[in-house]
Amino acid sequence: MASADMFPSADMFPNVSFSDVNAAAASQEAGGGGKAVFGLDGASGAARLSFVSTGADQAMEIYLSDAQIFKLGRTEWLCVSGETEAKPGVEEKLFSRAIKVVLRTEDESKAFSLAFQRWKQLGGKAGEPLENGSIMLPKSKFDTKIEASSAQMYFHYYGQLLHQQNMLQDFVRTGTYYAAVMENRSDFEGRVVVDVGAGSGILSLFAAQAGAKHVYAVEASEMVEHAQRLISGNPSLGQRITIIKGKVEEVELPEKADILISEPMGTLLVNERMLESYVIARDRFLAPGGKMFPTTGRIHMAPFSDEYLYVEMANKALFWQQHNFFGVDLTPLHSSAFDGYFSQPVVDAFDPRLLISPPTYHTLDFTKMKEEDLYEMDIPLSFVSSVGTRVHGLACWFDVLFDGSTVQRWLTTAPGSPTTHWYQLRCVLAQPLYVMAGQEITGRLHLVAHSAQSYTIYLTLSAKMWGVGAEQGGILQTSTAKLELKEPYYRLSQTQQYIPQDQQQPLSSLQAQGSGQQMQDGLSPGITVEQERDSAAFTR
Ligand SMILES: C[S@@+](CC[C@H](N)C(=O)[O-])C[C@H]1O[C@@H](n2cnc3c(N)ncnc32)[C@H](O)[C@@H]1O
Repeated sequence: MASADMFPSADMFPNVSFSDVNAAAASQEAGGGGKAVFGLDGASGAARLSFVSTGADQAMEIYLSDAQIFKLGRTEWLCVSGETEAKPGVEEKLFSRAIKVVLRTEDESKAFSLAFQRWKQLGGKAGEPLENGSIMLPKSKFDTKIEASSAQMYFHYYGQLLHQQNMLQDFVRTGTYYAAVMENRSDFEGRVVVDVGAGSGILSLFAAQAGAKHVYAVEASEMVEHAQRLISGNPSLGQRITIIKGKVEEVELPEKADILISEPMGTLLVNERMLESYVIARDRFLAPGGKMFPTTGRIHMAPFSDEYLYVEMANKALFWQQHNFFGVDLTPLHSSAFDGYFSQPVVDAFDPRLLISPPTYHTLDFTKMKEEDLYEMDIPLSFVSSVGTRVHGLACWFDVLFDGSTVQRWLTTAPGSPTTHWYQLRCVLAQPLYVMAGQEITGRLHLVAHSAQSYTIYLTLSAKMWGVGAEQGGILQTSTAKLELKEPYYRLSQTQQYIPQDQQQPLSSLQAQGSGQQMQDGLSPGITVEQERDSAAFTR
């Protein structure tokens, strides 16, 4: 796991006066009072020094790789950088920029000069060659944890309007966000808002509709260009929205926020690992006592019995039981194929009557939790079966709470509730358990984050001793599974027909029917044809 101290956080000098010496020669108005911030450029990783005026109406920056600092007085410095400017049809031209900085005290002045030297050494231009090799750029928290190839695919996906549309068209999702914001106007009116992972900018526009003073919409993908156009096309709202391209782990904002709004939820709540970015944004941008929309999230879990699903999955591997496939015996690969199918969590909308016990849940408090809490979660499980049946695995879904000052609103993805594009998730056991009504089922769900922006799921379910001797608490039977959350089986083309436990056919007769599929064709309620088609490619 990455340590929290592996990369530098930005150095800030909150009370400086600064002026652009070149511009000041032409106009006395250049410059002002504000803050100076040393940090890394989100796109190139190059170290830079940014100046932002108190009213955020002026900003200047210089890159430190080719900058120098000269002492003018006790608390006065001159920062000079050489820069290049490329104009269409004109050769690159070099010019220098000089910014005069005045600190408040001698101590601050010394700290400023030390920070300048430190960041100059840390940064440099991305990939700039040195005599003894290439500069090792300090990575942001995001880049340290996440493989570059995964991040590239991820932001490419979200850079496409069709995928933003898919989310916008999930009426349960978008409608609940809209209601949560509008019902809690007092949390937005006159407030500074940060939209964490703004995508198309829809939540920023909702916040502006609710009267936000200013919204900073931070988005790392190329979607920012579309978002900018959407915001410009809604000028009465857009004039209070600033779009900032970059990762929330890397960008600097000119002021603290009163409230964060975001939609960072993936399959099983945690897929995509964007909740970590949401928590980092809280620590970087939210003023003390500020609000978060959503505020908390819960992962719900219950054991289920679904003979049809089990047989469908087991039958997928039957192909590898052929002894004579064009003269080749495929059976040596059967058990690997079987394990492969059962390592895929199943994403679909199932009937809640397949659950055999009331669910339990695990709460994530976005306002208090540490980012590191999301690296690994070990959730103990304990249920009592309400029927005698075969347990085929663990069903999971999530909800999030918008804890507004006026109204508390939940967005749920529960089975039986109007379907969302997240559907529900089921971890299927290759070896089902047999339980009697009243028998206790225990176990654990262990989620371990990995660098491809997802999780490995380790599931253990055990049937406890039942009837005579139950008080000894022994385990009768245990089944385990290892699943990859990043590679789910999207089982969405059919809505499942519910068949009561006592009418389900025994396994042997299902196997005799080949695929064992007895599903009705049709769409999940609340989901459009488009979403059904797109869902196969959906990575959420
Ligand atoms: C689930 S989408 C939500 C988009 C939009 N807020 C909405 O509700 O329709 C998440 C967005 O966050 C962006 N994102 C994810 N991680 C990010 C990060 N670390 N920094 C900035 N943007 C990020 C993605 O590119 C994507 O557009």
